[in-house]
Amino acid sequence: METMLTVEKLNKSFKDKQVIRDISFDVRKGEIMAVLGPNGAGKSTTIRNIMGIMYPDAGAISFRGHAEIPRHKIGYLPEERGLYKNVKVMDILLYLSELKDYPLKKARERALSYLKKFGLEGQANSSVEELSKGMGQKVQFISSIIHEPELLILDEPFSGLDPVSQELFKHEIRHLAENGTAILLSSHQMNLVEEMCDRLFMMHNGERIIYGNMDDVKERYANFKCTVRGKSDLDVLQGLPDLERVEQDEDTSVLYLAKDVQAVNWLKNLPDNLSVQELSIDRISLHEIFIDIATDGNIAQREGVTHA
Ligand SMILES: Nc1ncnc2c1ncn2[C@@H]1O[C@H](COP(=O)(O)OP(=O)(O)OP(=O)(O)O)[C@@H](O)[C@H]1O
Repeated sequence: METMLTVEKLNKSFKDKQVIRDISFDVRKGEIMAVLGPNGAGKSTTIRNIMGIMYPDAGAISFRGHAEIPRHKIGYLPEERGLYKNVKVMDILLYLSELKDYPLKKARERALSYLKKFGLEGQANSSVEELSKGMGQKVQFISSIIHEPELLILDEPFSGLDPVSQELFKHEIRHLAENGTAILLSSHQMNLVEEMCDRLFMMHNGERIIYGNMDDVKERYANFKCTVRGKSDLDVLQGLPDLERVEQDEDTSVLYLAKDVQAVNWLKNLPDNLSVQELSIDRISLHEIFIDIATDGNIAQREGVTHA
C-alpha cells in the first residue's frame, strides 16, 4: 500500500515543556490509522503540526514522499467544532470546497448527496445556528470530505454524537477508506477504534508507546483473562500458576494470565475442586490495554512506560 503521510521524529515543546518526543509513524492509502492516548498525551499537537497550524521544533512531515504538504488534498475535522453561525449550510460547504480548488458544480452535487446521507435533506438553506450540535457536526464532517481528500484527519469525530450518528460516521469513514482515502483518526472510544482501525499508535506523555496493526497489538499486549463465576477464596485463586493478578467482586473473579501463557494448557491445569458456575476466556480489550498504559499498570511497567 502506498504511503501517503510520513511523520519522522517529530518533536515539539511549549516554552520549556516538551510535549512531543520523537514521534514517527506513517499512514497508507486505504487504511484507517488510529492515534490514541490519554488526555494531554499530545495527539492534537501532533495533528496540528501535520496540518501546519503550528510547526515542529524538529522532525519531518511528508506527503507521498514530498516535504510540501498539498493542503487541498487533505481533509481535516478539528477537535474544536464550529462553523460560521449565520451562514447557510450550502454556502459554507461551497465556500470551503472552493478554498480547496474543488469544482463548484461537483461540490454542490456532493453536498446535496451527503446532506441526504446524513439525514439533513432540506437543510441546505438553513443557517448553522438553526442546527443542533450533532447536525452541525455532520455538516463539519461533510466539509472535511467534500473535496475528495486523499488524506483525511479526524480529531475525535465521534464525540458528542448519538449512537445512530456514530454508526453513520463509522460507516462513512470505513467506506472512504475502502475507496482509497488514507485516514488518521484520533478517538477515545476504544470499542469503535477496535472495530474500525487497521493500525494504531498509542501515545503517552508525548512518546509513542505502541505502534502496529490491530492483530499484532492484541497478540503482543492483550494477554488472556479468565472470568470465573463461582465461590472461591481469593487466596486459592491467587495461588494458581501463571497469573499476573486476580480481581474479585462477590462471586465473580477475573484471573489475568501472564504474558505468553497458552490459554488452553493453562485451563487444563485448573484444579478439579475449583467452584465454577460459568467460565470464559478472552483476550483483554483495547480499552483495558489503554487503561493499563495510562495508569502505569502491568503492561506499562513491562514496556518501561513511566509518567513524566
Ligand atoms: N498552545 C499550547 N501552549 C502550551 N501548551 C500546550 C498548547 N497546546 C497543547 N499544550 C500542552 O501540550 C500537551 C499535549 O496536549 P494535546 O492537546 O496535544 O493533547 P491530546 O492528546 O490531544 O489531549 P486530549 O485527549 O485531552 O485532547 C498538554 O500538556 C497541553 O497542555
